[in-house]
Amino acid sequence: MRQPMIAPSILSADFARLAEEAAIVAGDPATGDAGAEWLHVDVMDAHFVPNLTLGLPVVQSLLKATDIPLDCHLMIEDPGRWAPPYAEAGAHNVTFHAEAADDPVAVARDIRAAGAVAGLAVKPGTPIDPYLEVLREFDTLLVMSVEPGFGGQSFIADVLDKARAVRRLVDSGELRLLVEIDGGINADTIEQAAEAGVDCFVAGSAVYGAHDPAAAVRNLREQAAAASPHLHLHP
Ligand SMILES: O=C(CO)[C@@H](O)[C@H](O)COP(=O)(O)O
Ligand SMILES: [Fe+2]
Repeated sequence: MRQPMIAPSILSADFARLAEEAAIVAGDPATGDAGAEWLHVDVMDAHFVPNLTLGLPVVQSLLKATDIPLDCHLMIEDPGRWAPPYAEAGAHNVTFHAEAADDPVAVARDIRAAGAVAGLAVKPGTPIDPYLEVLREFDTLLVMSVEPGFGGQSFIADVLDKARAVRRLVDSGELRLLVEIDGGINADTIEQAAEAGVDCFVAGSAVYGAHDPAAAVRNLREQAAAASPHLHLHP
């Protein structure tokens, strides 16, 4: 039985108040609100993508400021050099782009050896078939449903074929990983992603642009669970 996971992206949060923005989606044990499963951190280097966000020092500070596992999405060149330090710092999940890596397996092994979960991200136009063998070395596949670089873009539904293909391989036992989707996820799009077999839903503007981000997390999770017979709110 799978549970839908929600990973709010702090790209849409207020960068001057990151600790507070993390706390807003962290849940509240007093009310029984479990909060977001992961906090998605978009690292952009202005080379792999035409935007610049934050890097390792901010991630190190966030790790001290929140208990939510950090899901670091590295949109950077040369992940072999820059990804392992995020794992060493204590990030839960370090995801880098297939298009940026000469040897994705070596990078995944370094990330895992440093104690983190290794994720492979693919842009909307990148086919998944050439990476199916490589995915044995990964814990998550991040299917991008917008061109990487900016929040608030429209969902590209065509990428769901990749999620469906990998879901089938996971369900048949040929692969063992979580399927994550990133870009344009909101109340209008999360159900089709859930139906396609996605486990983890990144949502930036739909969470931090909402009047009540914590409620947005709860609502998205409930929508995902209702849309797929394979997703349940409780284990
Ligand atoms: O990696 C990225 C963009 O490159 C994403 O994580 C976005 O930050 C998601 O934002 P929304 O599309 O949900 O607003
Ligand atoms: Fe992202």
